[in-house]
Amino acid sequence: MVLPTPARPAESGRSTRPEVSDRPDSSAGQRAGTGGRPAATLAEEQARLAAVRAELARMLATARVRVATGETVAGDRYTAETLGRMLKSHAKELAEEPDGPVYFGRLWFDDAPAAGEHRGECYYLGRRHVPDGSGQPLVIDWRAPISRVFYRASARDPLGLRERRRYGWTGRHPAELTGFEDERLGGAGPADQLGGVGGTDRLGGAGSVESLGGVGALDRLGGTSATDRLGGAGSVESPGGGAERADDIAVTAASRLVAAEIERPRVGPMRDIVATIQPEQDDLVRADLDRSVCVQGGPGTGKTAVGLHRAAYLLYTHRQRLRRGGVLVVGPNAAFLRYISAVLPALGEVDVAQHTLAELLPEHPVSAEDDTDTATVKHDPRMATVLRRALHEQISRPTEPLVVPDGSYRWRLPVEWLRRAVTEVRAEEPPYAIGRERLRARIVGLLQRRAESRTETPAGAWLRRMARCRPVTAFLDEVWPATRPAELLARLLGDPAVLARAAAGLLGPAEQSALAWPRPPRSVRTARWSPADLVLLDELAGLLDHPAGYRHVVVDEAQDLSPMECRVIARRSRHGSLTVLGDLAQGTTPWAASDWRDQLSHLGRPDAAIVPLTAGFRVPAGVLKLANRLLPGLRVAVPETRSVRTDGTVRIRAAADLPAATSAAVRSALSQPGSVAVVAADAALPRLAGALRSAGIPAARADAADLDVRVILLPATLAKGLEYDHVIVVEPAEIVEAEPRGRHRLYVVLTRAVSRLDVLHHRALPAELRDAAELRDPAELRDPG
Ligand SMILES: Nc1ncnc2c1ncn2[C@@H]1O[C@H](COP(=O)(O)OP(=O)(O)OP(=O)(O)O)[C@@H](O)[C@H]1O
Repeated sequence: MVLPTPARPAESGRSTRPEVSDRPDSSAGQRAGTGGRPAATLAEEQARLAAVRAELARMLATARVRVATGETVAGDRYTAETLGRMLKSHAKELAEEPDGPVYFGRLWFDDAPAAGEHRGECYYLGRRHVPDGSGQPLVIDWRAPISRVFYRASARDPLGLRERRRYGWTGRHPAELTGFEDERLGGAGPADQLGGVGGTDRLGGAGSVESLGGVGALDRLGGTSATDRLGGAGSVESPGGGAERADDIAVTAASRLVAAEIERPRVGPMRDIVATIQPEQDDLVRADLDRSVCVQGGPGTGKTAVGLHRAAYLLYTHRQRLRRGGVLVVGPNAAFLRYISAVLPALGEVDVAQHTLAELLPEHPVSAEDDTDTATVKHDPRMATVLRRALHEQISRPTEPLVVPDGSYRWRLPVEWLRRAVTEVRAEEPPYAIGRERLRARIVGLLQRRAESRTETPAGAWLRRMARCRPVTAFLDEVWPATRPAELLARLLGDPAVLARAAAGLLGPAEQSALAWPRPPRSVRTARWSPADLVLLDELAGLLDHPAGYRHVVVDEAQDLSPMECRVIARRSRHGSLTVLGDLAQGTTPWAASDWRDQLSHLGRPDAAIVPLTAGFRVPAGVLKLANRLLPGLRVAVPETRSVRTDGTVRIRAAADLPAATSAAVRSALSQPGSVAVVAADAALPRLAGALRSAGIPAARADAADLDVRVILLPATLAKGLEYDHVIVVEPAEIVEAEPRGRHRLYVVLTRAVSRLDVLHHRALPAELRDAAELRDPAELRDPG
């Protein structure tokens, strides 16, 4: 096939033009099909796909040659390694590419002035830019400015678009293009936009669309149109441009492919959502690099997805500015990080640091545990002042002159000069370790003044000698002693008098005694540190010197961070911006936030915009309805999540023998596609694991699991952020009782289900769920809304 002639390089989106010149932007275009007509039929599309794949294969061959030569031609070892790594990862990306769904959508602009410089143009959008042999783009990166139109255009505001096309692919390898779906946005009148010549007919005609993600997903839509299914409550934006309700969930419900993608079964790690990003999500993803935002979103509203896509977007758009500093993603635990770890590489971004907060802290073995009272004091923001005072108590007022022998001279600095030097350095408020060096420099400056009055101007070697001479160092050790975080914290926790001075007027006697070590260690080397101590050590390290920071930090489950943990993040984003993701209703730590403004202050971004997301993409309406019963008792002011899905089932079942009932429920769950999780209070899990083992059902723990195992045994405390097609919650009362914020935990646990939720109980259900009698087995309800 002859590829359509690329269009003249049009230009737009100048204000957001990517900094990297070899990246595509809106200038990357393609004339609307051969002879000015874009591919219309499936056969034409498939022929074009074959040509794009051939181009990809050619790029891969070139990249392979470069990998072979690049490592040997580079000048020094560092350059060779960097270049080699880059080329290898590029070659690897490309190697995966020809087989994959190389694009997900197409923009066809109107041949009218409203389309501006894109008049009549046609662009294919994918995960990565694909140029042809002459450098003209065949596929444009989803992050390029022009791609925004794909996510934003609507019948009410077509943004110059004539038609938006979405492609359906099989989930197999190689992915086959099975069909497409069109939405007429401009040009034609509203009557054309639904059905008619629009996508519905073509889909029907071709009869070949499966889904964006997996085979058969569209089957679930049956004869009902996607609009009906997603917009059951009449609240979904209609492609015909019908009047919207004020509180519309702006889901692009016109698309069966979008619906299928949202409702597809979940197996394996989290996937990207580039084909189906919703407008309100897109706003967040493309927010300016310098803008910090806080996203308050209920379960499954796409907060994590938005955060990861924002990281990928920022890296693409500001690659130069992010070269130093980079992007950090902070998640709640290792299982969560493993779950999300594939998303950014799939988007071509391999250089994003992904860590738990604990991984950012100083490396000390954790060998002690605090009781809740002690941990609560240690996580309190007043500790920042206590630690600062304890540190600054080290600095003392000079009491005698400093005398420095220098050959036949003895330089004498009067005590007033020394005091002034200390006062001036303190007034500059530098980090402690830097302050010590600044004081040293001032002392040397004073010595130089003395020397210059008697001899000629001293040389550099003399200045260096003075800076390191014994009397100057002894003076510093006396007045501004060098210290280490562990030494200082050990002194604070081990000596009630030191603690009393640092905590005076801040912590009461009970709080001080909660902090103090009952049996102080003999030396700092034998001190046993708790997880909260490491947060304090990080605070002290940050008072001594600024840690290396990131240009942008994405913090997930941020509602769970203590004020002192927020400061860990604040220190690492001092010169950057934040994407703060969380849900106050899912706060389960003793210090969980109840107000975003306070949390943002601790994070160092008090003025960040707080943006709600309320459309739920994970949890079916029936499951959310059950979980939302818990919301009023959680005592946080957050909007209810409203599901964009109406599939799914909820069953509540009483059982005398819970382990046996669990095995039976798992067996039945395995008859359906997708992942299965058994979630219970942590202490109850071993018994359930034993039951599954006896029943011969293979299952793995979430924290040890390889993500391909179908049945996961999930302690309730590890459920956060994860999702499974079928969730079996065992004994909710026990989950509630297991911890002070057990109701919040239950809310988290119930909202992990993508399609089906079983609640098994022997004891009475928590009051809020008790009258959910309509859901009780055998009345298994579909769409219990
Ligand atoms: N626009 C979208 N299109 C398709 N799927 C989406 C979209 N937005 C989110 N999802 C999917 O919905 C699920 C939930 O998303 P995500 O985990 O990001 O939500 P969350 O708000 O972080 O949830 P939680 O607070 O429960 O952890 C994921 O499988 C995600 O891929």
